[in-house]
Amino acid sequence: MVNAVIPFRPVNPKTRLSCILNQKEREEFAKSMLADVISVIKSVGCKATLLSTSPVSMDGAETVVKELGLNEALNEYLSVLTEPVMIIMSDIPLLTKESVLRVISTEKDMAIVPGIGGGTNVIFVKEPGRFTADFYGASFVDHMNIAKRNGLMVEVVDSFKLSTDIDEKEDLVEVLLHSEGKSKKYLESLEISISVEKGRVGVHRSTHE
Ligand SMILES: Nc1nc2c(ncn2[C@@H]2O[C@H](COP(=O)(O)OP(=O)(O)OP(=O)(O)O)[C@@H](O)[C@H]2O)c(=O)[nH]1
Ligand SMILES: C[C@H](OP(=O)(O)O)C(=O)O
Repeated sequence: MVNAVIPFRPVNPKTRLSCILNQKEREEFAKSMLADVISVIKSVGCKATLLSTSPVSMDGAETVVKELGLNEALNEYLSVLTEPVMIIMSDIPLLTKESVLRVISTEKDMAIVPGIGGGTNVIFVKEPGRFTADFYGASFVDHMNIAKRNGLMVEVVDSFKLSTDIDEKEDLVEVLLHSEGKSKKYLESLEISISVEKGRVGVHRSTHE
């Protein structure tokens, strides 16, 4: 069984969404996206492990608490693993069963899904001891270089659903248009909806303090 590790920072997350959500709402929204991710991970038969900066309880997942930054927490966690692992971000609520199955069925040593804008959204590695995480900045390039240096053959998975991470206000459009999960329902409960201005699709909130 593939262990899916989901790094998570539950307190004051998604600060780039502060222009449209207050802290409590960002915390709720981050948990809604996480719930959507866990639900798909479970549906493909993976084990879900939250690697969280503080205690958090989510249905269907075990929590490991490490008060460390993203890379520090992941690399400490990976260093003792011997079974295949999938690192998957908590902010990709468009994910589908089919897209995750494509990642974990790679015939290469590992699979990487880039995030829009230079980051990395999913990494699957059959031998975790041969890989280290280096998130932030242009992490897609960094992860490809780490794989090359360690002699690992990589499949780069081309998936709109997995490459769409929700970081900024404009990204909420994708949740409203392409998701049917809890994160979409949460945005709708805040009266956030699609708006079209001068031909561009954006989001509009009718109630914001
Ligand atoms: N374990 C751990 N996970 C983190 C940490 N910071 C972010 N994450 C998780 O890493 C993934 C990518 O995070 P980002 O897109 O940078 O999200 P964020 O830090 O909540 O967002 P911003 O505040 O807008 O930068 C998400 O799954 C986060 O929950 C951290 O310090 N430790
Ligand atoms: C963690 C970071 O996420 P972003 O800030 O690009 O969403 C990355 O993918 O390297």
